[in-house]
Amino acid sequence: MSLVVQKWNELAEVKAELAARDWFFATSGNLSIKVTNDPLTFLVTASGKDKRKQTDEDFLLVDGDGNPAEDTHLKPSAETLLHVEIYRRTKAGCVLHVHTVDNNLISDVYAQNGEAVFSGQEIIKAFGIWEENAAVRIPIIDNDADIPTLAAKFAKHVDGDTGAVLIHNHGITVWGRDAFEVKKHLEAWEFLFRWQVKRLLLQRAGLPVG
Ligand SMILES: CSCCC(=O)C(=O)COP(=O)(O)O
Ligand SMILES: [Zn+2]
Repeated sequence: MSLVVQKWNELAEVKAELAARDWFFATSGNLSIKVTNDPLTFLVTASGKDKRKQTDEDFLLVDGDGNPAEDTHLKPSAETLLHVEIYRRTKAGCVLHVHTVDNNLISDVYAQNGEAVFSGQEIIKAFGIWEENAAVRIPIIDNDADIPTLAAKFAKHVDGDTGAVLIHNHGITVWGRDAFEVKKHLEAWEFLFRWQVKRLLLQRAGLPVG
């Protein structure tokens, strides 16, 4: 099996799992997986598709600038430049971007702080952090309609092989060394978002949550 086919299957499996979670509302979301380092190439979802569907046109191979590396009628994701920033700056192997109601709510509630911070949750161990009372923080950036501008703002927060950024009232972009790691981190972030949204509502209702 060629490397591209191998990577295609890996990304298709992650895509199917995120679809089963119903994290691809209204064609939103984009995913990518690195294929080669030198030159940089990666498979990225084709723009505007229903990512819940599995087809032979789900992904296309792009180069280090995010342009198609082969002849195709498919258009790379409109947000491919964000994936480019990650692969150029880190050793990440996979990038996932989803829009969920909870990630949008958290991005809005904490937009003024420029970040959301979570602590006191066992699931934080999914990030490889095992200390007692550890805290994790995720930056929140403005959602700029101009993708090169958005990508430049986003790039300021790309400083490790794993990481995540919330885009205000838009969604989360998470990256990791491989598909397993990034999916685990995405699920952990979404757990924390859902937990916090419910917690805020319970607090509002006067119920005794910590
Ligand atoms: C309908 S969602 C608006 C575009 C977006 O934010 C997204 O994640 C999907 O865009 P793509 O070009 O990757 O399909
Ligand atoms: Zn998006």
